[in-house]
Amino acid sequence: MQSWVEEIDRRARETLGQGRVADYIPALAEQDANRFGIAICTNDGARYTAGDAQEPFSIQSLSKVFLLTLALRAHGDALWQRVGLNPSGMPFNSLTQLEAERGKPRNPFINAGAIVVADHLVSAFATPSKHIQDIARTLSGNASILIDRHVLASEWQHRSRNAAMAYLMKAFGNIDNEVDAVLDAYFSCCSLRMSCLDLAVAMNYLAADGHALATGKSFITPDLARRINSIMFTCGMYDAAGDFAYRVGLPAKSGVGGGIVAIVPGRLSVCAWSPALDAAGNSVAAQHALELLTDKLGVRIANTAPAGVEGGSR
Ligand SMILES: NC(=O)CC[C@H](N)C(=O)O
Repeated sequence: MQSWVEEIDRRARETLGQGRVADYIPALAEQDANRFGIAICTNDGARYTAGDAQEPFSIQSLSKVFLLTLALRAHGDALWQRVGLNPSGMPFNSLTQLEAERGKPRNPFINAGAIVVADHLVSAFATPSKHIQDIARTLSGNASILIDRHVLASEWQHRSRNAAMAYLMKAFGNIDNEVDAVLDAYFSCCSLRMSCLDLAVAMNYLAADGHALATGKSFITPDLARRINSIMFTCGMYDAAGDFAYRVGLPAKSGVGGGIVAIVPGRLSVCAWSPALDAAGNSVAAQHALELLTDKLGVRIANTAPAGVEGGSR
């Protein structure tokens, strides 16, 4: 596996130069487009890294996985009265469906959906952003994970579109708390800085039936892990979820910081990162790396091997 990640690192770097670093949040435009890292964490705790795998980056929408996990853990299926479960077919920050659909976002992995989830957490926790930071630290086993105040300030300053969504949803009665408090929680989560290795370890619970590697305890039920993987599969890559399912075929979530986390249920979690994005907002090199990885592993979600079986059946 270590030689695989090193080869993937080499081959994924051949795509550097394609795509563009996100600049609609100015602090993200400062990222170096030539970075690439990959980290794999298997369910038995083995870790394999290559390239800039230990370099913290802005997790952005990858935080939507933590947000959703916490909200479902706290409130269960009641969440689905306020957020849908289907792909939007629209860019992650689109407003067009929200008015027609009376303030109910299509799914929890587009911005509007994650803002509703953040509203749940503002109701549930006195300091929601600290809570998410603590969860990220606990699940990754890295106590030095921080919210990047520079990125947070930049997101806040350029919040018009997210604020418009939040106010529209509030007008429809789908946001309970003050919009500013909800946006602060949402942006704080997006502004967490974590490395590929942190993320692969932290999200391994989705590969391991809800069992958290770093704590040795169950974090969520196997059933909930399965459901979150399903939502990642259909909605995790924004309006390019179908393209990604075709190319890679794994549950995954991407962020505009250039990170993508993917899950091989029963087997491993992986995070690849490179800041330059394609038109849908997904990292070019990270997608390529995951495509190379599933080719190597011989798994697509449709034929995932049982845990412990190398290779899988083709
Ligand atoms: N897709 C993303 O990663 C978007 C997150 C970003 N913080 C935003 O609100 O637009």
